[in-house]
Amino acid sequence: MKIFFATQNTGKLAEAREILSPFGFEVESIDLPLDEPDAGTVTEVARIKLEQAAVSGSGPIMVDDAGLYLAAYPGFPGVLTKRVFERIGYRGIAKLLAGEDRRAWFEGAVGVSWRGKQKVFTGKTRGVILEEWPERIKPEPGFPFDPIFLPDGATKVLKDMTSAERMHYSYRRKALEKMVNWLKETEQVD
Ligand SMILES: O=c1[nH]c(=O)c2ncn([C@@H]3O[C@H](COP(=O)(O)OP(=O)(O)OP(=O)(O)O)[C@@H](O)[C@H]3O)c2[nH]1
Repeated sequence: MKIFFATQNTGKLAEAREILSPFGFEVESIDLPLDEPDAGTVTEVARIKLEQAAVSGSGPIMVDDAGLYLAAYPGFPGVLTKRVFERIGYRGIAKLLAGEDRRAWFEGAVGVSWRGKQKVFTGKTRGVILEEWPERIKPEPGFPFDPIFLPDGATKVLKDMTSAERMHYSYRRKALEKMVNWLKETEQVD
């Protein structure tokens, strides 16, 4: 079964494909210009993206909004994660966290519109930002924090995990599995 995913983030797309293909979904990327507010929660932002995507008439469609939250700075960067990282980079993150609480978590919200119904599912993964990291790190596109984020209970950062290990800690997996269950419960898929 084909489901469109309105995202520009190739990391999100690859991860959604990996999670959803065992459930029989073929995830296809669709390029839609979606406005996102720069405030609120990832759930609210996902809802706003979903309203815009749902009217595209492209059939079953998903959106995703995600962010990193730093315990030292309540609510930040949250929905601004992408823009903040683009401006301050690893150097800025290191400065922000010098001498501060290094706990952090990812929050993600996946919205789906299918046969006239819309719903948003969330997932969260807690961990810490490393004390230090190599000067030159090469993250996967779209996932700049994977090399510096150590999930609680893990012995290595997300970037160094096999894809099966990464899946165990993936907040996107948690949200997408809830989505699959909802689609099954509401008998929207076989
Ligand atoms: O290292 C990471 N591992 C992850 O697992 C992860 N998940 C989210 N993020 C960061 O949070 C922003 C979301 O921003 P975002 O939801 O506005 O999405 P986006 O603009 O990248 O794509 P989209 O809006 O087209 O879907 C992304 O850009 C990344 O910086 C991650 N970083």
